[in-house]
Formats: sequence, structure tokens, C-alpha cells
Amino acid sequence: MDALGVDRKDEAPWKRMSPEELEKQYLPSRWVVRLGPEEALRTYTQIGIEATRRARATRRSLLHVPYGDGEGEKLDIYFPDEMSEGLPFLVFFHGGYWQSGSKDESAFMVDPLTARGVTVVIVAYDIAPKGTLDQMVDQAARSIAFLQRRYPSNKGIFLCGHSAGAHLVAMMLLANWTKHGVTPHLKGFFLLSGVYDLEPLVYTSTNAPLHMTLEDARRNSPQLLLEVALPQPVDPTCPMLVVVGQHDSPEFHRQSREFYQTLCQRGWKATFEELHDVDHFEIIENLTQKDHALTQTILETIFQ
Ligand SMILES: Nc1ccccc1C(=O)C[C@H](N)C(=O)O
Repeated sequence: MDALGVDRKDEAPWKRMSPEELEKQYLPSRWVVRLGPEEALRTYTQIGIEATRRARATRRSLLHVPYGDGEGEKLDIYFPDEMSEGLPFLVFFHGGYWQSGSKDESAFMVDPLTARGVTVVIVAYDIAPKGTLDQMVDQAARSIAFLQRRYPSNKGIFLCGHSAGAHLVAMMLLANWTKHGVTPHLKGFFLLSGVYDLEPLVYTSTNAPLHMTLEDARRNSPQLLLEVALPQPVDPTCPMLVVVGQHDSPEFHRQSREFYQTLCQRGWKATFEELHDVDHFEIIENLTQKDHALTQTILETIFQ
């Protein structure tokens, strides 16, 4: 038994990997087949910058809105043409292993979603080394509480996260909304190529700027926490979509599949999708396209 009282037999496949293999499993850029690792990361950043430039040039927006007192606690809101506060919101948390990326290069899905009447919010949080995992999880919850307070007549808040951002979104299933003074009207979760058990990362180079101890990792692992958690306040009929790319690593596949299974066991209406011929970066780059299958699935979920 570990500190959380979970009887975790030493069966996790990553525990049998060499340090080199574990390192590779947790570097998504190494599994991209269409491009080299550096080029894949560069392309992802370029597409994010271009989508953000376009969103800011074409959509009505409120940029750098503070959701807290901290310098980094800002979010961007992009509105559809139709002006109404009674609209669905999609709130996006970017990836980058909690140490890279920003809201200013992450407005991927703004154009196709605002065109269909969704208000899209891109949240900034204090990445490492400035922020710790605990602080980033708290910032995610505070940004959502802020939006619920500011737009109380919203038609539902849908959370979407990519990679490390999917981890932050998954942690919202465990948020103590009483502490935040408001219960957000959460209506759906889109978890794209996420990590839900942070323990293996403690033994990789990704942890260098994060400085996670094993305890930090466990305290911030929704996979572990949900296995032992009490019934959650999030509505059991709330749709949860767990998505992984075909060209994500085997460890990323395992993490998504196991998290999906845990969500189902906890009684949530989860679905699991492996996107054919898609890698860790395309999964989010594709959301700039209105006709892409995942963009359509997200819109259908929001408007079902
Ligand atoms: N920049 C990112 C943005 C989103 C998601 C992952 C990354 C990564 O860089 C992961 C890791 N450093 C990699 O080389 O695959």
C-alpha cells in the first residue's frame, strides 16, 4: 500500500523500462512520423501563433483578462459574432509539459468554434520554473470559477486540454468548488493526448524544471486520485472524451486508456477515441480546421 492507500502492484509497464526507453516514451516529438522532432515542435508553435494572430484579427475578444492577482493569471476570451452571454463556453488549457507554451500561441480552435456560436477562452497559467504543479492546478480551478462568476448565464462550460493541459482539465474533476465559492456549470470534458499518472515523469528529464517529488506527482495524478475518490460533484451524464493519436507513444496510449477506464468505473459517460494517422501535435493543430473530425465531434458534443 502506498500513501494514498492504493494497493499498486508493481505491474506498471514503465517500471520495467530502461531509463532511455522511459525517456523516449515521454517525449511525444520522438514519435512523430511525418517530421523530425525539432520540426514537429516548430510546426506546432507556428500553427498556434498563426491561429492566434488570426483569432485576434478577426474575432471580437477580451485579451489578458486577469482571473487572479498573479502576473501570469490572465485569460483571453474570443466571442462569436452573435452577442449573448447565454452561450456555451469552451475553455482551453495548452500543453508543453507545464514548462512551455502560452495562451498567446494556443488559440487553435477559436476560428471554427466561434463561427458556430461558442465563446472560446484560452487560459494562461504559471509554467515551471515559476509555477509548481499544485499552483497550476489551483490556477486552472480559479480561472474556471472566475468565468462562471463573470458569465453566470452561460449555457455550459466545456473544458478542453492538450497534453499537460489535459492533465490540468482532468484535475478539475477533483476540484473543491466550495473553496472557490462557486460551482461552475461544467458540461463536458475534452482530454486530448494527456498524461494522468505523473509518477513515471519523475524519472525523466521532463521533471528537471518541475522538481516534482514522488509525493507531488501522486498528489497531482488524477489517475490515482480518482481510483480512491468519493463520488464526484461533476454530473455523471457529463460527456467526457478521452482522445489519443495513433502516433502517440505506447505509454501515452496506456495512460489515456487507463484513465478512460477509470472514468467509466466511476460512473461517468466517457468515450475513448484513437485518431487514425494523427500524432501528438496534429491532434491539436487539426482543431484549426472546421471540417476535421475532432472539431466536428467537439461541436456535436457541445450542441447535442
Ligand atoms: N512543446 C510541447 C507542446 C505541447 C506538447 C508537448 C510539447 C513538448 O515539447 C513535449 C516534449 N518536450 C517533446 O519533445 O515531445
